[in-house]
Amino acid sequence: MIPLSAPVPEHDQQQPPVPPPDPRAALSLRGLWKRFGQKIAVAGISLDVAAGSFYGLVGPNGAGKTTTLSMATGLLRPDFGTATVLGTDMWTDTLAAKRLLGVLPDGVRLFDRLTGAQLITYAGLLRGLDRSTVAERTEDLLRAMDLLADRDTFVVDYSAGMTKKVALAAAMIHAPRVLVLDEPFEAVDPVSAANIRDILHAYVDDGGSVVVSSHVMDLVQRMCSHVAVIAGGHVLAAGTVDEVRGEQTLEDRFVELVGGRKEGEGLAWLRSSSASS
Ligand SMILES: Nc1ncnc2c1ncn2[C@@H]1O[C@H](COP(=O)(O)OP(=O)(O)OP(=O)(O)O)[C@@H](O)[C@H]1O
Repeated sequence: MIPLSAPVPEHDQQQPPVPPPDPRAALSLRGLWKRFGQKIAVAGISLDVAAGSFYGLVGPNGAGKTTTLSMATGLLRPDFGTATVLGTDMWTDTLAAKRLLGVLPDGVRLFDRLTGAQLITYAGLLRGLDRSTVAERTEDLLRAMDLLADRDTFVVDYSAGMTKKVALAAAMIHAPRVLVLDEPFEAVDPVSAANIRDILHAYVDDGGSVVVSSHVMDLVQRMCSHVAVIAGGHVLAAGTVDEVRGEQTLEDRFVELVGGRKEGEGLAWLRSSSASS
């Protein structure tokens, strides 16, 4: 159980106090912490995702993106801190908060002995929709994700990109107010990715809010209204995409903020391998 006024962890006592969550924000994170053994994966992350925004979360491998999104969506209990969805606390009013959310988690474990159509149908029924609505929306989603031809194929036999798309469809069937998508375009072909982007833009235009994590800076720059750069479990920069990138591309700004480019010789033995074998 997370205390309502989350205590400040010892490591964070020099930090200024965090303001209360924003009840109007699609997602309001305050002082989220998570430690796995000796590893501090998330070190006091606070972020507001304004309702109606298309928000990108970027950061290097191991930055803490998935851990943050898991705590924000009720999949992983924080050590400290709070997460609210449109003013509803994820960890004290979990069911109500989850009703507002559609989630595509990283490394999804799906019921893959169901067909694509069955999996989406199952998600809709689980969300309490009636059968005719579920049937109608399942058809719409299969068509939108270009999965109609494979509707009766078992998900276990889907490719990585098809699996991502069917999981995305399952996350959207109850028309949630907020979509949180961990790497939604990973392994998805360019045509399907463009279709999914259109769907997400239309969803935002109609008042929905989207949070996506991605490693593809160009995509985030073109697609998102806002972005947060995370590294080492901290937020390095957050704001509109234009505020964060300034005069640079988002990719250049990202590299500048995060560092880690390796200069010099690199793997010299690899370049000389043809000579020694
Ligand atoms: N269940 C776990 N047990 C131990 N360590 C974990 C666990 N989950 C995450 N970590 C560690 O926490 C840190 C943050 O991981 P996380 O998956 O949140 O990063 P990420 O930003 O999503 O990375 P990527 O871009 O590579 O997916 C990493 O150092 C990772 O090894």
